[in-house]
Amino acid sequence: MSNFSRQIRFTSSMIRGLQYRISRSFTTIEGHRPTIIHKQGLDILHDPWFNKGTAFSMTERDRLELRGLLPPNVMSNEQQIERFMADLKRLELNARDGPSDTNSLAKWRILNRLHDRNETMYYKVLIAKIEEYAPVVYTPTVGLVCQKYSGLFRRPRGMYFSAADRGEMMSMVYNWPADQVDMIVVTDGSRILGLGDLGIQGIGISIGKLDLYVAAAGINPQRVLPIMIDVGTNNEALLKDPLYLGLQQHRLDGEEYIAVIDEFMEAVFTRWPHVIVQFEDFQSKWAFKLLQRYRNSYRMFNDDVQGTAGVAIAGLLGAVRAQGKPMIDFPKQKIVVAGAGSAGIGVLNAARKTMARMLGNNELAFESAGSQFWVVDANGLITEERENIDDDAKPFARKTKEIGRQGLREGASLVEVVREVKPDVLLGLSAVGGLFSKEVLEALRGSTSTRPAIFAMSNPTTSAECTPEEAFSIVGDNIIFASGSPFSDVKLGNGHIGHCNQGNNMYLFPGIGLGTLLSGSRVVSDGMLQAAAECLAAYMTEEEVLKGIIYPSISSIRDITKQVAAAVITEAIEEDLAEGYREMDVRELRKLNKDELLCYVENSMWNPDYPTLIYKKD
Ligand SMILES: NC(=O)C1=CN([C@@H]2O[C@H](COP(=O)(O)OP(=O)(O)OC[C@H]3O[C@@H](n4cnc5c(N)ncnc54)[C@H](O)[C@@H]3O)[C@@H](O)[C@H]2O)C=CC1
Ligand SMILES: CC(=O)C(=O)O
Ligand SMILES: [Mg+2]
Repeated sequence: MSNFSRQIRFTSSMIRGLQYRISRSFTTIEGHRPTIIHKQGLDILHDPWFNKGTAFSMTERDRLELRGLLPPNVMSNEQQIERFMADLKRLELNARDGPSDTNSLAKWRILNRLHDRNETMYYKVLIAKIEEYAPVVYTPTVGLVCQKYSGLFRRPRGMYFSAADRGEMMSMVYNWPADQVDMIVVTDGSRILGLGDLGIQGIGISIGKLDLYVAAAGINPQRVLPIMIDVGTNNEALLKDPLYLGLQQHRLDGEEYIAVIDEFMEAVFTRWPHVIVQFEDFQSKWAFKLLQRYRNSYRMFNDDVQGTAGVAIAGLLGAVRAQGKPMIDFPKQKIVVAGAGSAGIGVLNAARKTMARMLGNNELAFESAGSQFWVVDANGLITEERENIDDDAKPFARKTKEIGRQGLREGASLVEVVREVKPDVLLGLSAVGGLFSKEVLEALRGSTSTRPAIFAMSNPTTSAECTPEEAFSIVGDNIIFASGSPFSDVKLGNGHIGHCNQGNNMYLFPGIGLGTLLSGSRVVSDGMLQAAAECLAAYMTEEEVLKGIIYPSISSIRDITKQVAAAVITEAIEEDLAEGYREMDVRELRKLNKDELLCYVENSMWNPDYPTLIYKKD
């Protein structure tokens, strides 16, 4: 060893010793000495020097304007490390036992890190490769992400309002850094996809839906806001998990629950009067009540009730055309629906109204349309004999005499109903994976339709009522098939393909939101929703539907969203609801012809291009 290197070694070991002595003598003092920072809010959370993540105490959160920017459960340092290690170990386990899950979660992590680093590039990738990555940022992977959210949580995205924030929301809402917010997707985590109550972890679904708002509708990513309202959870496993990030209490109910949601609505509309709020994955019990409560006074809609209904109507009309019949034959279709929750009832109401309109739009037409539906829930066929029947399901309860003649009864099983009714359409929104069993699909072979349609709409993939392979192989090559989550097409032999459509509200909600925004309508009316559904139905050509293709490919989602938005704006103008947006006031909007309107919508969509940045001192 040379003198020089010996000298270096000596010097560095001396420095280390000195550092050690200094740090020892200052440990206690430094540990208590506050650090002065010149940042607040999200800037702190994005700074690795100062960020403590979930360990920020409640007083610090108030002092540093962090309230609402983190999940409400304050974690100790030990718990943070435990959560991190549990996630790390889970990854090792997954790598051994669940290769497909590991891949999708690993892809989600990589994309999420890109989102944290460079938002423009993230959306560039998502838009360019939407077919490949929609199943990662949206269903099915988003379901897995929500289930594992406590482990995956690194950097918060969006806002959290909890039952413990009552009285504070009006000020908390100002902790969000953006002065303009166009779109909020809010959930209370009570029914995430078909996965049940996931509590605070449900924020993943708000994030995933807003990713589609940016990618499909071109909403500026700086103006979207995912929100979780944590009113507790009834998921016992989460309540027992000390590392769960949400409030560890049972869900609020009744007036207490409504008071929290009311306060939240007032707060966000006070700060951003022009925002649109999409309610997502609220359990049925509240989905309908909140929709009725707010829809006439706020710019809001419920995606599961209203978006799903429109997508189902478009698909049902496509299925009629695929039989070589005109759409006007829709009121003759016999439809069995499995699932009478927010999605199922939403579809039933919209389908009945659509049939009634085709039959003359009077009371008699409405009554007659009602007899085209048979609804089966967890307790079997719903009839007027059902005890404690939900108000929302009551209009679809079958008359005892009538079903007696059909050889059915209250509570008849799905297979019995399919066997006796011989429906044209079997539609599942039950959240029960495999519900369309071999027996049910065999019974559907007796359908009186030349081309029976199967909609296995529950999400994620594990909740789908059946797979396309099962449907084509059991019912026959000629069927129409759609599923909520993506599946591959099926090879039928002889070079024929069984087309697997994705029947998902993603084809409508981005256009409904964008159309509402650009029209400046103060509410989202039934007419605007109907226009969106009709636009989607008309998007498919005769040639496509005859091939069994009833929904567009996701690769054209930006185009279909543009068309839907234009249809929504046109209807808002027609109903005199439009007030215009920014420099395009309603008078200017009215002057646009169809092509000009499409052009206006397209030009209003954000594109992931890097802007030129210029530094300017404050
Ligand atoms: N494809 C799409 O665009 C959409 C799909 N969905 C999916 O729909 C599913 C249901 O959502 P919600 O209606 O909000 O849920 P929900 O929990 O309110 O309703 C589920 C319904 O299914 C019924 N059900 C349970 N077991 C059954 C069985 N064995 N047979 C028949 N019915 C049964 C229940 O009684 C209830 O009526 C979820 O999986 C969700 O992911 C929801 C919205 C959009
Ligand atoms: C797609 C959707 O909104 C759901 O499954 O809940
Ligand atoms: Mg949903």
